[in-house]
Amino acid sequence: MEDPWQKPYDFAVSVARKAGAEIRKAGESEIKVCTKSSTVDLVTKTDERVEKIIIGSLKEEFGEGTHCFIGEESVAKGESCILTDKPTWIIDPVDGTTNFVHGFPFVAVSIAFAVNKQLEFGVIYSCLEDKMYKARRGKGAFCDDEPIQVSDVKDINKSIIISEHGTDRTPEKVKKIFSTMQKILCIPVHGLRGSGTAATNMCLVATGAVEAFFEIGIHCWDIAAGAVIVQEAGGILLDVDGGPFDLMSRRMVSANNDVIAKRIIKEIEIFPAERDDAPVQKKC
Ligand SMILES: Nc1ncnc2c1ncn2[C@@H]1O[C@H](CO)[C@@H](O)[C@H]1OP(=O)(O)O
Ligand SMILES: [Mg+2]
Repeated sequence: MEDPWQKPYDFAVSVARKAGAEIRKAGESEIKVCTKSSTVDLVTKTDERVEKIIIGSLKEEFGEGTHCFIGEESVAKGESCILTDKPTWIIDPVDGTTNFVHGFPFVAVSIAFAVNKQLEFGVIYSCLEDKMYKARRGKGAFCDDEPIQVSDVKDINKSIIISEHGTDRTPEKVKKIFSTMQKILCIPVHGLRGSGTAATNMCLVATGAVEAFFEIGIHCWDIAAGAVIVQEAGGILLDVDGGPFDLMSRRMVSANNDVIAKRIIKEIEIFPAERDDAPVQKKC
């Protein structure tokens, strides 16, 4: 039977590369910064322009009627963030906007594709490093066409764990985030890290550079492509309470195996985050 998703997959890789080149070029000139939900939730004209380029290219190739689009900047402007059974592209044009603004060298384009609410493939282009990560469901994960595999470490004392601080600086939330990090650090683990982009963090899990990445507050566009890449590299995804991973829940633990994941979960202090598909938004 003909493989219906090979063409969209290949196209996503070329669009991600094109978008990454735009981001690199934009980083050479002065970057005008605006804010979204808080004074530390940054957005630039590049985020908006690159999302338009990506969605425009995909619509031109695959038609507007049959495919749906969930993009970070489109949702910020009031578009739907409901995942339906239709073929749906989930896009973060610039993951790591704060890094981009500051010239911190980890910025990624993240493009995922879901059908019947199941993720079929994910493409992450770490554009400043020029590394292309990609995975299709059931077909393995790759970085620059080389197969990648999660680490085989099962001893938490021999692990590196990634998390981020997010953009919500409510003192109670920050306290919980730091308390969790303190507890994990003191297990002890070899180290705590954070690249500033969820997409890149998940690629680091997938290549075995770190054992796990967890966060509360991330959005579906930050992790959708990474979810396929981590799983296809042999890793697992769970909710921060140990239950099944839910793409729209804004909570996730991605890890090399369930021993590491469950050990981290024991230490996570959970705080509420409104779901991406909370009912205020309209349907696709
Ligand atoms: N409110 C939030 N809390 C936590 N992480 C968030 C967040 N909003 C965005 N992120 C994403 O999480 C990572 C850093 O915490 C980045 O990938 C960032 O994506 P962004 O750069 O596309 O905004
Ligand atoms: Mg993002």
